[in-house]
Amino acid sequence: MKIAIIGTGNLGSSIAKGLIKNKSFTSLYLSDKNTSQVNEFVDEAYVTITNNNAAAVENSDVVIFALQPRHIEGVLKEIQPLITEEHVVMSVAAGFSIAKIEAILGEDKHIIRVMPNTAISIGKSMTCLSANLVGQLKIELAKTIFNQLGTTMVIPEEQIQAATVICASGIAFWMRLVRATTQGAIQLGFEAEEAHQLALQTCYGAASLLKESGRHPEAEIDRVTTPSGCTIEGLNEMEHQGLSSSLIKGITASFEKINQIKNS
Ligand SMILES: NC(=O)c1ccc[n+]([C@@H]2O[C@H](COP(=O)([O-])OP(=O)(O)OC[C@H]3O[C@@H](n4cnc5c(N)ncnc54)[C@H](OP(=O)(O)O)[C@@H]3O)[C@@H](O)[C@H]2O)c1
Ligand code: PRO
Repeated sequence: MKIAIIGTGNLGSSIAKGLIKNKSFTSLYLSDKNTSQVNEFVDEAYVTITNNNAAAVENSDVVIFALQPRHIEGVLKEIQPLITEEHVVMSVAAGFSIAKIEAILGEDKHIIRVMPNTAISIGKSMTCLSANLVGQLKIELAKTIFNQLGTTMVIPEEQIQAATVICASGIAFWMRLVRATTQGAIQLGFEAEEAHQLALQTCYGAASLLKESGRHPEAEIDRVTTPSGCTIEGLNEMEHQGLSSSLIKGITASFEKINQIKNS
């Protein structure tokens, strides 16, 4: 598989890291105006680091556009003459619809919107995929690539904005919860490093337990909350202070914002 990533910033470099770790390509072009986030891969076999988007497209079958919404339109217009019916065009740009990509490249091109999160760098992304009509012929190929870098779910494009909030932004929401737990642990007397380790492993254990057992979170919570104990005391206080409500409100605010980006 000959893959190019156009835009090697936060997400593009994370995808590159994941792909290189897996060696899941025959060639990998990493193209950006400023390649500082991927220069560490300069000596990797079959990896080319370049400022030349056109060369990256011409030498690849799968082209992943990891550009900010304000840049993607210009770059797509620039490379449009080079995109053939053999290419699979993937875009991670939040709020940039398949219709907008088709308007530039044509409906006859394989187009897939991909929404991963930065855990793709360590093969643990939740990645949602939506394709145009022609792109559906290549959805198995997309699943093959991104299943090596975590877990995938194919969804209708109408849900990709919501998936962006839950999975792509969501990783930041979870990290803030880990940090807040660490702050609590420091207040209870742990050194900062210890506090971080305690919060992190507990969070990892919670996610792993739910994933491996398949049980509902409330069923697992019931196994922790001793009657009249400290857990239910803490949980109820968190709910009085609006924990669940605050998360839901944050998610819906994020969703409103992404819909503004989409319509801008
Ligand atoms: N970050 C995430 O966790 C995440 C998750 C899911 C989806 N996304 C989406 O992924 C996209 C990229 O996000 P990001 O956080 O990775 O942004 P970013 O760090 O700004 O990366 C974008 C990269 O593209 C480069 N670039 C700009 N114009 C270019 C051009 N003409 N040719 C080649 N490269 C060019 C930028 O260079 P300069 O900095 O020099 O302009 C930058 O290095 C966004 O659309 C975002 O919505 C991000
Ligand atoms: N980063 C992009 C943003 O914050 C999209 C999800 C993750 O807008």
